[in-house]
Formats: sequence, C-alpha cells, structure tokens
Amino acid sequence: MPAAGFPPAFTKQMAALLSTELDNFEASLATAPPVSIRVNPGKSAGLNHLPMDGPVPWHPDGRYLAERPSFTLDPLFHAGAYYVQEASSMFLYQALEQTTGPKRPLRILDLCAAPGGKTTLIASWMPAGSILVANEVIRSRVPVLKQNLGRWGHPAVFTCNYDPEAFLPLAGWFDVVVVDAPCSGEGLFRKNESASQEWSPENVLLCAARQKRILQVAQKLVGPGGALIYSTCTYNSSENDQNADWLVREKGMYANVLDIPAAWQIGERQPGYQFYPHKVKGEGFYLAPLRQLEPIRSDLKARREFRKMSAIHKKEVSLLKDWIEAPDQYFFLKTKSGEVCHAPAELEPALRLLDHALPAGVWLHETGQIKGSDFVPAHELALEQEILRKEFPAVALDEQQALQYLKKELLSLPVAGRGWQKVTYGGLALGWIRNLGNRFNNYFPTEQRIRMGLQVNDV
Ligand SMILES: C[S@@+](CC[C@H](N)C(=O)[O-])C[C@H]1O[C@@H](n2cnc3c(N)ncnc32)[C@H](O)[C@@H]1O
Repeated sequence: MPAAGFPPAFTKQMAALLSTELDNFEASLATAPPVSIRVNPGKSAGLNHLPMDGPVPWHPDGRYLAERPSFTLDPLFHAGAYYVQEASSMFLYQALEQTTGPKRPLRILDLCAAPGGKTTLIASWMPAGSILVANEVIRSRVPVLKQNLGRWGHPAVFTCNYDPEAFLPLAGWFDVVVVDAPCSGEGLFRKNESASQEWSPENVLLCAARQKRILQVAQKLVGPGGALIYSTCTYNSSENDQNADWLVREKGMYANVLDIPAAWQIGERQPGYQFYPHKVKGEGFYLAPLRQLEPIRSDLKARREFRKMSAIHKKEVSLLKDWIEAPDQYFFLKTKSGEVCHAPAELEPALRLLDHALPAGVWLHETGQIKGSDFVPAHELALEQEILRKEFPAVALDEQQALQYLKKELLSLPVAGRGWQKVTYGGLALGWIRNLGNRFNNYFPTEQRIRMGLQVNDV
C-alpha cells in the first residue's frame, strides 16, 4: 500500500464492491506482488536456473517464481524462452479456448497490443494456419512491441500502428478481436505505487468512455460467430461490467459462460470475470468473453499484388537459399531500397488483403538486406528459429560470453569459419556475428543492448 494510503474515493468504491472483504483486499495490497512467467512453447530451453514456484492454474505454460530474478541478466529472456507476465492476465488463454469453438485457422486482431504480453499468449495458443495482427496506436510503444514479438519468434504475427477506426474496412473479417483496453489501472496499484496517486473518479469515467469508443469499433470487426474478448486491469464497474453489458444489450453480443473450477477463486461478474489479489495469486484483472451474433460478414477479396513491395528476383531467391531451410514455405518481397521481408506462403492472400484494406498494410517480418551479391540478415531472422537453415553455422556461448554479446562489449571467441554465424545460448539464438578473419563484428541491435542498472524490459 502506498505510504500516503489510497484515495478515499477509491476505498469507498472498493467497500461498495467488496463489503466485508475490504480488509482482506487492503491487506493483500500490502504484500509483495507475485512474480510469474509464461514459457514459450516454440522455443524449448532449460529453465532450471529460475526459482520455479508452481504452475499458474489457468495457463498450461504459466509458472510462478519464488522471487524476482534479474531477467535482464538472463540471456534466455533475450532469446525469447519466456515472457514475464502477470499471472491473472494469462486467464485470456481460458477465454480463447472456451469462446472460439473448434480448432481451425483463425484471423485474430489484438487491437491494443503493446508491449505484447497478450499478443505472445495468443500467438502460442492459436491453431496452425492462423494469422494474428498486433496493433498499437501509440507510435512510441511500437518498438517495444516489435522487440518482444521478435524475441517470441512466431512466424504468423504482424505488427501495425493505427487508430482502431482504421480497421473499419475490415468489418466482419476477424474471427477473434482482443481489446486489452487502456484503463485506470486499479488492479496494478500493488505493482505501481504512483498509479494509485493518479487515480480519480473522473479519470475512471474518461477511461470507461475511451474503452466504449474502442469497443464500438472492435465489435464491428468480428464476423458472425466470432469472439470479442474485452479485458482491463481494473475493478470498477464503469470500465468493466457497464461496457460489457452495453455490448450485450445494445450490440446484441452474447456473453459466453466459461467453465472454471471454483478453486480458482475467480469472481463471476456476468458478463465477465473478476480477479482480486486477496483471492488469487495475481493482480486485479477483468475479462469479458463475448460472441458475435449479428450477421456482419466481410466480402473483401484479396488483391493481386502488394502496393509498395515487389517480388524478389530468382537470383535473389537463390542467395536466400543459403539461409532459409524451406524457401517454398515462405514468400519474399522487397522494398525499393532492397530490404527483404517475408511471411509464411499460406498467409499471402490474407496479407495482400490487409495491405489494401489498411492505410499501409501491416509490417511483414524482416529478412535482411540484399547488397549486390551479399545478404545482411535482419536481427529478427535469427530469432525466428524455424525459418533458418538447420545447419546454419552457429557459435554456442557460455553465460558470461552471452552477456558480453548482449551488452555489445568486446569478446573473443574461438570462431572457426569465416562469415555470418548465429550466436546461441542454451540452444536458442541471440543474434548474429560476422567473422572477418582478424576480428568479428557483433550485430546485436544497439538499441536493444543491455545497459547495466537499467531494467529495460522487466515487465
Ligand atoms: C493495457 S495496455 C495493453 C497491454 C498489452 N495488451 C499486453 O498484454 O502487453 C493498453 C494499450 O492500449 C493502447 N491505447 C491507448 N489509447 C488507445 C486508444 N484510444 N485506442 C486503442 N488503443 C489505445 C495503449 O497505448 C496501450 O498500449
């Protein structure tokens, strides 16, 4: 609890919501927040060095930790072996499992995506053949989203930077839309003391109105039978129940009832689910799983070409063959300045459609740059581990070397072969080096390097 205590209006609101449980709720806020991670099923690595403290009940890959290690100084964190995610918010997994029907390829939009916690969860959950668009409206938050998604390394996630309204040409096109809405953050008071001092009843109403505007658009984007999942990290009913209720009453959405064990102690506040820190091992969180009943069906068709990028030449494809395990499973495009990007071949029609429906499409994955007869790989190519040739030259680093690499400090390595090499730690790629014979260059992105004392990505 903050030294100055909570704003009186907040205590009054919580007393109305919790009645006799208020003391327990306040006592829980005086305890340390639990620490949890979600393991990346796409990147298997030994995580025995982390102080594991049992599973998160509602997510198969969620794990509590007994204490908070320095994630920044763990090379496996940088390799995308896991994501540091608050446990309650992993409940999204249950909503997806139980609201989206039989497993089939899905078109999914994560409308409020940065820094990417929910996006990485959705990516690892979604059925094969699905496409996930991760949108973040605030431009300055896009780099951290791209960085986290790059580390996660899933081939079918594509980032963009639009106001929700920009998606309206795609009305009825998505099977699932997730709105993890900007909110007053009541559920994070224990983790972020200043949040409680910024709280006010007026701000709650502003947040509720903003969420309603986002939901009004989001609801139109969901095709018949599709799911709209709305979540916040707050408790008050203006931001949560009232907005979810409005979707049910005014927009004809159906409130899906999830099958959840009573032992999980999740509050049912129809049409949603409420997490309280005195009941669950996690922070405050709210989620409403809704289904689209209105028959809005998109009749958009894919166009023939991408607007600003062209196919790469045969000669360039053969250059890439030295790098890519199965080039036929991808399509490659390049910009006028020679930057090559790629995506799975099966998603090409959907990506062409997005390219025309959105002001500037979505960002495809960076492959690298063709410079004459040379190819300079993009950092994210190393981290998208499935795409690279299995026997691509690699140098396995020990922990000390891996940290030096991630800090972009000088290090000496027994690198045998000349040219590009992938550097790995614990079996996972960290990035590239290039051996020039008398020295080698460290290609880890400068803006992502570890700066000691600054916990850049501990989320
Ligand atoms: C709760 S955060 C999302 C957290 C993210 N889903 C995750 O799990 O890591 C809400 C996001 O909504 C974005 N946002 C703020 N105003 C918005 C608006 N008017 N429309 C859409 N998104 C907005 C914020 O920039 C922020 O990234």
